[in-house]
Amino acid sequence: MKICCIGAGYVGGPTMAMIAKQCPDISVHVVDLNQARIDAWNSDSLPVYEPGLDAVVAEALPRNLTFSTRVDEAIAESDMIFISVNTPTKTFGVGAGRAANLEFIEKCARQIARVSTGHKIVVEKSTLPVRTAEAVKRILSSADNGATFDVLSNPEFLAEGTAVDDLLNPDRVLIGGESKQAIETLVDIYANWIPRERILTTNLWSSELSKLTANAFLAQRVSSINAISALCEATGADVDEVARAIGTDSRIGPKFLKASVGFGGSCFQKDILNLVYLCEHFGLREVAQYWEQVVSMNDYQKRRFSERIVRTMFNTVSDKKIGVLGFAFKKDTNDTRESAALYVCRDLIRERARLTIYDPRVPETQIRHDLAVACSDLQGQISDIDRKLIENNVTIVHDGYVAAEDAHAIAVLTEWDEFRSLDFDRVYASMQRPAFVFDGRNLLDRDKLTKIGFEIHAIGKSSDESIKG
Ligand SMILES: NC(=O)C1=CN([C@@H]2O[C@H](COP(=O)(O)OP(=O)(O)OC[C@H]3O[C@@H](n4cnc5c(N)ncnc54)[C@H](O)[C@@H]3O)[C@@H](O)[C@H]2O)C=CC1
Ligand SMILES: O=C(O)[C@H]1O[C@H](OP(=O)(O)OP(=O)(O)OC[C@H]2O[C@@H](n3ccc(=O)[nH]c3=O)[C@H](O)[C@@H]2O)[C@H](O)[C@@H](O)[C@@H]1O
Repeated sequence: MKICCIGAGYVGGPTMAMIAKQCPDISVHVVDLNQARIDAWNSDSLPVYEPGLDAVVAEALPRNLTFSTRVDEAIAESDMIFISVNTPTKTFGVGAGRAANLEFIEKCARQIARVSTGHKIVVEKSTLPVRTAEAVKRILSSADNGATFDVLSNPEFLAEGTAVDDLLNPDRVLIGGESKQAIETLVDIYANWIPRERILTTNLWSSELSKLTANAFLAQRVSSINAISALCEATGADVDEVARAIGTDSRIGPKFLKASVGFGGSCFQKDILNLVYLCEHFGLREVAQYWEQVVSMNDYQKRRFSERIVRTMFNTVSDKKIGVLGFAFKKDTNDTRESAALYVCRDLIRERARLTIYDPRVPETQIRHDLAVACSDLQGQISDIDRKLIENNVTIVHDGYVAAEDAHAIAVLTEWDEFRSLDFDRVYASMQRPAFVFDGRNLLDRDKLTKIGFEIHAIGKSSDESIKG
């Protein structure tokens, strides 16, 4: 059997590498328009940082896994074609800022229709608005060379940083479709390593909607605990204690209750906004408002954090040095899309702070590019002032100690393990006084740092300043 996947990104690459690893008899061809990305997949330095991924790719490449830009060829040769291209939020036209931009999906469907002969199974791997398969089917049915198609929805639930484990041992695999035979073909692939009872099959629309719903529920939990973190700071309750107290209720459960500077990543916000747009489209105004609040709460949480930094540091951070620890949207990934760090840094830059940023996996070019985008409007325009501030007031360093040196404050924005094991006596000795720490991840040992002499402000933990405030 031959399969191909259009899109060699954070999902297409790892997912296909895992299928190739687990199914040596299936030939897997991953294609992308982005030559640099394909070159990286074929090199020792993969474009996606994921613990354990190197070994998975190395085992399958070149045995039965190929990365190339030969999209037409891969489609023509395959029995099954996964579409795993990006589906970002639209930035223009109708639905701008909410609806999913389905341009890339539609282009793939048209290309598949143009190139295919015989019968193919087309699998939606990208996260899509419910009923997208209808459009995909219509486009495919316009194929004029006799090709026929079945369309399946097989959304991906992996989380970055744990992608290999998630793919190896998923809670479930979801497959939606109309043709029993097509569904069985895909079930058989996953059944090579996943117990059949964990492979759920549904109709197309349930599958498409379940993906958006799962992300909405997950993000809602983060926004819920973050909302409570604000109340904790005002009242003297401790958000970690509250999370533990409620999480031991088996109906609530302990996962996804870690208060933070805000959720990030390429999908939570995009998928909820997409859900909101769909609800509005179907006239469900109250439902739309309900889910939109999850995103508003997240924006509030990010803003609240940078405002707390400014307020605590005597209402000005102008010309003060702030060491920023972490830029990725969570630990164990090099992905910065929608990272809370982007927005906190942007706010601090605009307050004229001098930032020294360290992230173990995100390169300088990426950080500078992201900051420019975070300071730009929807049309991609950045003001001269913002550009100059990024140029002159932001330094990227390669070590947490250098980031903290001579700083008035440090801000932990990603929960990388290595930040926890910094020698904080050394950090303290190198900083200005008072030495502020703003822990956006509740990562550091508060008591230990306080004993050293730091003034620590953590999410959902009151400090004298905030209780009085
Ligand atoms: N990043 C994640 O952890 C997860 C993402 N998803 C969903 O999976 C989809 C893909 O996400 P990512 O892999 O993160 O995106 P990505 O942006 O990392 O990768 C998408 C790739 O598709 C390529 N592409 C776009 N149009 C193409 C075309 N016509 N022909 C060939 N290549 C084309 C792009 O060049 C890019 O390399 C999205 O819908 C996302 O919502 C789902 C679960 C997890
Ligand atoms: O569709 C997607 O893209 C994926 O989105 C999330 O995965 P991911 O965004 O990679 O990472 P998460 O672990 O879900 O974290 C998302 C954000 O929430 C934050 N978070 C998470 C959990 C928590 O308790 N607190 C918290 O602040 C993280 O720091 C991160 O910024 C989902 O967990 C995946 O199931 C889904 O496939």
